[in-house]
Amino acid sequence: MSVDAPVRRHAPATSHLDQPRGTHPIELRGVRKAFGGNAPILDGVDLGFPDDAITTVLGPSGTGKSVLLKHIVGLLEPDEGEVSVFGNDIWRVPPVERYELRKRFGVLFQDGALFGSMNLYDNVAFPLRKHTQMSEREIRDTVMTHLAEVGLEAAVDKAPNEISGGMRKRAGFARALVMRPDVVLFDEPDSGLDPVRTKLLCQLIAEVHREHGGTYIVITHDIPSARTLSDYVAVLWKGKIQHHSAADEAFGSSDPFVRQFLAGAADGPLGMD
Ligand SMILES: Nc1ncnc2c1ncn2[C@@H]1O[C@H](COP(=O)(O)OP(=O)(O)OP(=O)(O)O)[C@@H](O)[C@H]1O
Repeated sequence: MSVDAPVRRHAPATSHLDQPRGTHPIELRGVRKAFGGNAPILDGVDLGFPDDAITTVLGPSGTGKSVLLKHIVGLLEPDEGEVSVFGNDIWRVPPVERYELRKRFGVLFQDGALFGSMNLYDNVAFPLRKHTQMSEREIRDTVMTHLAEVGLEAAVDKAPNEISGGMRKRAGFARALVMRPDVVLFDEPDSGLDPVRTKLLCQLIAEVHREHGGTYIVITHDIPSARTLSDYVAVLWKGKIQHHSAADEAFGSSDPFVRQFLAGAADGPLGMD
């Protein structure tokens, strides 16, 4: 498949919020967030992330994609609105329940967020040792399965600083998967990678999703990555979701902003600021 080939596969019927509450594993309703008296970064975000689909949240630099991701994982509390995780408003449940809900998430951070003092094996084993009662033998089977899944079974003894950026991301992906999460979030999986490595990582993400299913949420401004991965595309700009649809509809959109952004064109409503 070429980098700009059409989007990859079926999309479930809808991801919109005009359905009963709790339809989607993750739902943001009217989420508003401002910092220090400044204009809101999120200004009434409504967005549902369906099960068994990959949703890409796209938007120009500095629009608040990372702020949105931090709301989804419960690292930031909205000023207004609700972040619903499996039907629970995560800021209205007791902290112990919020902690349990967070265990259903896997997150791949930009640099893999590996512990520099541990080899890849111990990095991937870390969540299992911290959160489960598994024996070391069970941990070994699980860790090796996931390292093999991302093509790193021969690098288990390497430290993060002995491997490439792409390998670090794959190791971070293995660690994100090891607790069998229902939701996996990717913060700019393309960052720091050349186009070929980005493409290979996106194909790996799509393959693993096909294998395991679940709700995958990808935050990026890389259009080729979005084309490779997305079942759904949401475009964030000026604090709101400007467009949200199945990916093929987004890439065929006649909306001037969506067209300009997805084509990476200089002409259109999107300027330098
Ligand atoms: N904790 C915070 N306190 C104050 N301002 C913040 C905080 N977190 C984010 N911001 C501001 O919110 C805005 C959006 O930042 P964010 O990192 O979410 O953008 P982004 O869309 O992810 O950008 P990029 O694509 O360049 O990574 C920025 O102006 C940033 O300075």
